[in-house]
Amino acid sequence: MIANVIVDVPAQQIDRTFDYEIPPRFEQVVQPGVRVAVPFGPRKVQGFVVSLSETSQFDRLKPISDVFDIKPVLTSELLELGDWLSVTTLCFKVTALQAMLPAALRAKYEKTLSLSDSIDKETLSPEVRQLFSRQNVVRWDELQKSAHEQLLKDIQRHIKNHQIVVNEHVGSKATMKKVRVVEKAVSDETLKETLENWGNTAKKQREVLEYVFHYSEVIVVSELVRICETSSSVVKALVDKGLLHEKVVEQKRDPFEGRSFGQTEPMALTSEQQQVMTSILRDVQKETHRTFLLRGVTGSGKTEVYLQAIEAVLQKGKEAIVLVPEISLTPQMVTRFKERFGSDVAVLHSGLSQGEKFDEWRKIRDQEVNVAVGARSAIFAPFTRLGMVIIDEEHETSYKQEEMPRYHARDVAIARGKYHKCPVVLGSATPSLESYARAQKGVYESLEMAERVNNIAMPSVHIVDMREELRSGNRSMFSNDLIEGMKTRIERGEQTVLFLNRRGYSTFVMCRDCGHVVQCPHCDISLTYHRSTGSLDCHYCGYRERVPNTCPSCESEAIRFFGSGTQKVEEALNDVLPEARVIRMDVDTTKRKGAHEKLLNAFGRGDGDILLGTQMIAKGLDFPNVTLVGILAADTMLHLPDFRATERTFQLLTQVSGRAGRHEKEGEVVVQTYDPEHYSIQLMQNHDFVSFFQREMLTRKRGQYPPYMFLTVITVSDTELMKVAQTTDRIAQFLKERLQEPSVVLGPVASPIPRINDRYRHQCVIKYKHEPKLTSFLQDILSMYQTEMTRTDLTITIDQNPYMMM
Ligand SMILES: Nc1ncnc2c1ncn2[C@@H]1O[C@H](COP(=O)(O)OP(=O)(O)OP(=O)(O)O)[C@@H](O)[C@H]1O
Ligand SMILES: [Zn+2]
Ligand SMILES: [Zn+2]
Repeated sequence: MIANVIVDVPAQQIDRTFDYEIPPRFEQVVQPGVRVAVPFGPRKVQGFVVSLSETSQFDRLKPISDVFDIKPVLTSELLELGDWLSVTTLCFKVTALQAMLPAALRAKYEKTLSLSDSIDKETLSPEVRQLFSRQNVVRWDELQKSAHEQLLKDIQRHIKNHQIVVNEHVGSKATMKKVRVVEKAVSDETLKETLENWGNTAKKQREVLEYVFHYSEVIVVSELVRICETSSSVVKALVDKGLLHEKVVEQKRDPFEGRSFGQTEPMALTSEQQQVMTSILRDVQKETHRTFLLRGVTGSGKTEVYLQAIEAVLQKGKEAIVLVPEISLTPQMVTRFKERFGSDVAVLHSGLSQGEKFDEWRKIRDQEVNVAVGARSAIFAPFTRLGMVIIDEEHETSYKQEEMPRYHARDVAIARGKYHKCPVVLGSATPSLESYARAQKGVYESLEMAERVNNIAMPSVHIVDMREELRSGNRSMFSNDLIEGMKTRIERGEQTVLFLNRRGYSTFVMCRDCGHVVQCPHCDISLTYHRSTGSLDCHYCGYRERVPNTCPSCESEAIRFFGSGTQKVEEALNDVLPEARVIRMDVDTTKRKGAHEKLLNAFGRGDGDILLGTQMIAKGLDFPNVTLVGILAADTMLHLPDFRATERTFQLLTQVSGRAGRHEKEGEVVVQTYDPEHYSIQLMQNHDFVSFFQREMLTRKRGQYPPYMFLTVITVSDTELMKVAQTTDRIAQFLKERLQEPSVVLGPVASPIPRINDRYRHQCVIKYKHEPKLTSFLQDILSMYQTEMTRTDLTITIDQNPYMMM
């Protein structure tokens, strides 16, 4: 048999399978979906076996050098999906396959140096000789870190002269956690007898043995030591006596170890929930694929619908994937799933270590769980009997991956739903315009829940014009309404969520005399002020400098921080409401593992009056005692150079307001803005999604933006401005000659951020309705510049359906 392998060399000429011989010792294990090491040119690389064949058109095949997996890491469905991904997102096949795996399974390459066999050591430079006198094999990465230049030069010379050999290893980063356990080594009778005849010596040993005898079959040594308050030498003594048997077993890490989850029962559904459920379950029973768009106002009980729909899927012996945005993958959310499905759930999110993620992923692959809850990449969960995919907050832009492969999880979900003949449910209080338009056209099935559960009212929303506040003499960042509202809540023992919209509102440093804004010397973007480090940082390239005392341009001392961070808000709160207990949640306070959860738990217990935070607290939170939501700077996002800015503002404001008054107590929202007439703010006041949709669709039609037209952005970057301009020009020309009316090519122009990390950036934008050959034109462009891209600094990125217009 011959293995057809996709190798880990992302380059266009290599973007196909290569044939390898399967040596007899690997015949049993090599199958589609396993990772292997193969010789490729002078190197050894990792590869994926995608298929097997009887024959090859080439006759002298190299053999596979190593096999990393006993069980395949990719199912046949995922291998197929990889092909589809590479075509639809214009990425290399290997990039697509790798994107579906946990990071721990990506290849690890290692180089080592050793002396060649035939070498006369006297010919080596003294230092090199000394290096190899201590060890036979030297690791290249370590050497590079520690060795000085002359030594490195000497080594390179020896390599050239074949005196030192370079060995390349390829492996996998995956690490399984191993633990030592002990079990009884003799029969119960013998053990009983031994214990009865135990003299007065070695009392600790007796105690340990007794514990094992009475309570456990197999126990982790460290556990045993802890429980019996002893040391591992005592356990070892029992092993030496032949009473206990010790072995090492592999253990899957459990990120929720030591946490217990209660068990919740399905709730009696409201009639709206019931209707939605009936539609979805019909498809589950019939085993057909359709995509549902569930629009349910905040607090309408979408999550309960998800839970019960999954229950039905599990009863059919099938599996379910639930995607939630990374940011709302809060402990509260996870708990709701854990409480319903217990250990049948794997959770995949960025808060886990690489090893933990790997183990959660293996629970899915090894069919130990039937439900996967996770952020974007959980859409690739290697289930084989998939019965449903749910995407919560489907409008969230984080479902689009902003690096290769540039896929949207929604598209992948639908592709998998078709393959498995199962429903895909997209849920949101504020669906994306794209999805809602599709539902209107009947491409998706519309489902609706217009009421909150238990007849709870939607919160009342007050809009405060901050310009008026200023005119009436209030210079603080809180309006009088908001301060009064917070005071009342504290008196009544209720809670407030205070949301600071940070997007488009970063803290920058500006000179009040000359207006100079401190910018990154490598990127055309202003630096962000960080109080904790007292520095100015570039968010694109990592450049950092100290905050200047005087203006670098006019030397004035009137240099000030603009914008407002959560810390500043906290200080201001302390001034106006010194009695308030504030819990601040932002990147600084949630850096440590588990901090996020601790803060939320504290707030849930009532240890804080005000929860202050950014995007992090916008979603998914369900606290009964929150009756006021304050939104600071509601409109900052409206002015971003992005055609979705208005849509995002509406979505975010609706989400945040939805945190108020979700249970018995009535909710109120105060929205502070400098742009109170804007329709996104006016319409969110009445919770009027449909009017917003109609209004925004007009804007999109006028500008010929999605969902009326599709967009593709091509970005060219290089260190040489001339080359960037010329290349973008040629690409635009190439496309203009080939595309048909009514497609248009806009540009070339400089990108909204014209320079990042000393690389200039130009772009052109294609707007089209129907352009069946576009993908092949784009592939042509990549081929034309292939050589130049490998040899020089030039990069061309193509983003189909972009979400970041930067
Ligand atoms: N059928 C029901 N009977 C009683 N309570 C319910 C029912 N369904 C949901 N709830 C409760 O109502 C509250 C809101 O429900 P849930 O969080 O599921 O809404 P949601 O639509 O997902 O909210 P959001 O989109 O705002 O996060 C929760 O506390 C939930 O436990
Ligand atoms: Zn100045
Ligand atoms: Zn920079």
